[in-house]
Amino acid sequence: MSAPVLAARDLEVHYTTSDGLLERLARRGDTVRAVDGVDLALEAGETLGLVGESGCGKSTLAQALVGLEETTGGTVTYRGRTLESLSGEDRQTFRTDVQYLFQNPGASLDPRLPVGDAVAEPLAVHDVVPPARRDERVAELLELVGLSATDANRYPHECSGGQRQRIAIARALAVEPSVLVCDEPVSSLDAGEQARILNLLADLRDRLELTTLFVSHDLSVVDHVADRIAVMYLGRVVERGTPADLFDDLLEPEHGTEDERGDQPTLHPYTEALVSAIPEPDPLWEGRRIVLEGDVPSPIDPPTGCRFHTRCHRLVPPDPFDLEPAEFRPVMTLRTRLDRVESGAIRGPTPATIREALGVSSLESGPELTTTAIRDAIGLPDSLSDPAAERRLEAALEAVVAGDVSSARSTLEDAFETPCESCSPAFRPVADGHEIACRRFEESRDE
Ligand SMILES: Nc1ncnc2c1ncn2[C@@H]1O[C@H](COP(=O)(O)OP(=O)(O)OP(=O)(O)O)[C@@H](O)[C@H]1O
Repeated sequence: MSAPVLAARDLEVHYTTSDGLLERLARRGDTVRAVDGVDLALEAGETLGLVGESGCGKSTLAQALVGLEETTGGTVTYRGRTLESLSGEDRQTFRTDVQYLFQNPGASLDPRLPVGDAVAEPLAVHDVVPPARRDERVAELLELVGLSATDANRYPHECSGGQRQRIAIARALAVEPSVLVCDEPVSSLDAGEQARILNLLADLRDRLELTTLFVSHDLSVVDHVADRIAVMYLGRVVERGTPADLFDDLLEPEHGTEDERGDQPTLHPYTEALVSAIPEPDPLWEGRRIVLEGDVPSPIDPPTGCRFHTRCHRLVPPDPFDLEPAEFRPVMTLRTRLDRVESGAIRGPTPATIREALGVSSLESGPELTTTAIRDAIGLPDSLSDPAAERRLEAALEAVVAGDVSSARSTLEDAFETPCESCSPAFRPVADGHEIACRRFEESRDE
């Protein structure tokens, strides 16, 4: 089997945020773990979709794969060779063979250059066709992307967003690449333009037999174009599979609701939440939308173990207790919110900051903070089903009411440590070509 066209192995891209030169020299500042240990392969001829929420590291990963972003760990290979080892002619081949289509097409176009000159530029830089044939080739390229030869005389500001993206595509194709990396190519366009550009890209991919990495925050867009999908969360890939692997379990009506199936879908819980959020055209669909707890944590201080554990609705409960995931989730939510009180994300602890962090409104619960008010705000049951767990929880809640957040945190931390926070899940195949990095599907490896 031939090597993947592009591959990342244990890839890291960490940024150091520092305001001034002195800080930079002293290497002070926070480390943003934008990409933090990613393995991914783009095989010849395929379209690989890379999805995840804004800020999860998709663009950084895509740019590192094409050599536009400096890596801080791991390797990137192009047809089996690391990018650093490419030099001379090989480096030149890589630079033309792999083209990058940016999110904002306007930004990559010089406003002073007419469209024809913009498309001719890469032809001249890489000496792709002799000067005498350049105008003819520019006209061909413009027609290839659905523009006309006469558009060569227009300026970028005279073109619509969709037309500018077509010009950017023509520029990328000018050097006859075999790999196209499309980074959110339609996110800045209106719905009609989005569909037209997506169709154009799919058509060009088929006609020119392009290998494509398609980056998008929109799972339904990726579903339409990709042969395989990689789902990214907070700097890591958590699931890889085909669109059918990701969508059929949850969206196909014949599979029934989760209750009817009596089991859980074979998906990473994060993917499950993303899929459940896709507007469903079938009015008979009875699946439930999963609303995740809180926001995406900061890549400066990502959660330990599985990065998704602070928001996961399928957390593995701690061993000593006999708890259902659904009743354990709010216990973890309480822990996460108390952590925020102490970590300074919300300044505190004062009675007001404790209330704010826990979401306890004094209008609804009265001026006195009570354990019942906290249970209501967090969604904790009146009593956990395991009496031993309930005793520990109640002790922590009483400490919060007494204003002793620190003691409440350590009680909760001691009693309710989930394996999801202590172990980083490795990928485990759940079907042919379908892999998930989640504690529920694997033997964990310790961090
Ligand atoms: N040059 C930089 N310096 C510091 N942090 C950065 C830099 N570039 C990106 N980041 C941070 O790295 C993280 C990942 O950013 P990235 O743009 O790769 O995410 P994304 O998934 O592509 O999001 P979006 O779709 O919004 O572009 C974010 O937290 C972002 O703020």
